[in-house]
Amino acid sequence: MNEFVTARTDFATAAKGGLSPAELEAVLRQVGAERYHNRHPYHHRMTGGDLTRGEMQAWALNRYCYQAVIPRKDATILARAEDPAFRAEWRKRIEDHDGEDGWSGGIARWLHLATSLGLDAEMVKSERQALPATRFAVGAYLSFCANRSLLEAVASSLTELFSPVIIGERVPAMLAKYDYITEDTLAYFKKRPDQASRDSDFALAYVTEHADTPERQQLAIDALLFKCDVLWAMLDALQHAYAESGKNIPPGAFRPEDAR
Ligand SMILES: O=C(O)c1cc(C(=O)O)c2c(n1)C(=O)C(=O)c1cc(C(=O)O)[nH]c1-2
Repeated sequence: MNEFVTARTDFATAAKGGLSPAELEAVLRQVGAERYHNRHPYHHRMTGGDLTRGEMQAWALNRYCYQAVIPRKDATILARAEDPAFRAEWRKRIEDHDGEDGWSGGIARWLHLATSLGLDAEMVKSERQALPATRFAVGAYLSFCANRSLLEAVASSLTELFSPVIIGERVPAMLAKYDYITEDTLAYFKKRPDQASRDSDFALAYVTEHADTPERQQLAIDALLFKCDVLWAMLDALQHAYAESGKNIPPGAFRPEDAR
């Protein structure tokens, strides 16, 4: 199974007649095992205690762009879904991020994480100092969910199957290895594993039910590969710009104190 997924060959069509739901789930989980951003060197440097404070700030600032686009992409998905029961379930995601008034949900908690690291809230919210590649990656995710089929858009959210794993690696390491990080800084992550499990259970059931031909199964697998690339590209961009004392920081992007 390994080489099929890694090589991006047509896995589902190669299995003549397609995959059973359990086999499709196994391939999707394998994509995560091979491609999720917990395998990225920037994540390993974070959990190893090796990021400078400036690199930690750059991560929070750039990840804000991702957090901010999530409810917009979920609203795009909502607008395209014809089934009221689907919409009733999917809209919970928007509520999670926006809260009741826009600033009492996940986006506000991410902003708190960023400001706890010493960043200015307005600067973070403006997204002006994010890396070019962050903006492109986040924009690609939004366009993907607007332009591809509903099945592909739902399948692209399935990285959430793996987010409890990375959160479980990240949070204890951040608390242990960086003296300026506290439980309060990381409050964002308290609610996420439960929310992500609820969301990914629903999305996985949808995908295994609706990916009912080999071609549709392959589209679902490719959507998840695409999304792993989005997350990977965001960490690649951070690594390129901020490792080695910020040698490759693009013009106009955030310049930490320790990389001046
Ligand atoms: O901490 C992480 O590494 C991580 C990863 C992901 C993901 O895998 O896409 C999400 C989140 N966090 C997250 O907090 C979140 O709200 C979220 C929504 C989605 C999505 O695609 O709809 N992914 C993620």
